[in-house]
Amino acid sequence: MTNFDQSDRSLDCAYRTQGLTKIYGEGAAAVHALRGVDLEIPAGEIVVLLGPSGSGKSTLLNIIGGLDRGTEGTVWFRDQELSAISDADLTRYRRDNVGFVFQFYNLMPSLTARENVELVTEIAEGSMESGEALELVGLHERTDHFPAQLSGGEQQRVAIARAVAKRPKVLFCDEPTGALDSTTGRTVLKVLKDVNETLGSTVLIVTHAAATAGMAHRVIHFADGDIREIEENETRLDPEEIEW
Ligand SMILES: Nc1ncnc2c1ncn2[C@@H]1O[C@H](COP(=O)(O)OP(=O)(O)OP(=O)(O)O)[C@@H](O)[C@H]1O
Repeated sequence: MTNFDQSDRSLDCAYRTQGLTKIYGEGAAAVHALRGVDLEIPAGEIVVLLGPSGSGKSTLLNIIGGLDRGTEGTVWFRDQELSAISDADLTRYRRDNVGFVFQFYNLMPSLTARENVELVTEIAEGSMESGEALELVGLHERTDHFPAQLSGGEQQRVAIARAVAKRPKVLFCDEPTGALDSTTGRTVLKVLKDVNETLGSTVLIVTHAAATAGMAHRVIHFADGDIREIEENETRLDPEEIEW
């Protein structure tokens, strides 16, 4: 597999939001989860989103990932205005462009690693073979194991293989190392870095593990429903060097 040319990575914008707000509930019970977020995420980057619990990180991820909609404001994915398209088109956007990785893997317990990945490869056009996806995450020797026969880190790598098998333009990861010890977590972060470099996917990671920021091209600090600061890392840490 040829590596994606990293010099291309900031040529275009993966996401742009303007005045993005999200209000859950109404009246006295209303929760302002996002308060007018203006954001640009260049394509091909690893972006880490940090911030206190309840600051709106998952809400933002869910909206730009097409799982939910904002209350006001605009959201663009490349030249497509996600905030203006129909539910059917939003589903199509998600299916064609986006992979998700969550804290608790969400694997089917009765299916092997390979079968879990095939859930995607059999329906998504242009996807890789399940074996290739499992090789990308270093699990080609454990393809016939069931989730219960795999460690937490291995299960997360199967979940990543499933998410990347369709070569998504964007990979969203919500607390991908949240259930893992630091050694296993580093292996998973290394896989995310490989996916970014090999497929050129933009990788967005929401995490409480602040040290993860060291491997990002860009770090977005979130607080109280809005961006507080954006840092660009001049030098990036290798996942093996990350301690938490
Ligand atoms: N479906 C919902 N209904 C009502 N309020 C919600 C809903 N989802 C989130 N919220 C509220 O919106 C705010 C932002 O939540 P969000 O999950 O985006 O924060 P977060 O930064 O991802 O937090 P954490 O780090 O704990 O996951 C919180 O006050 C939360 O309670």
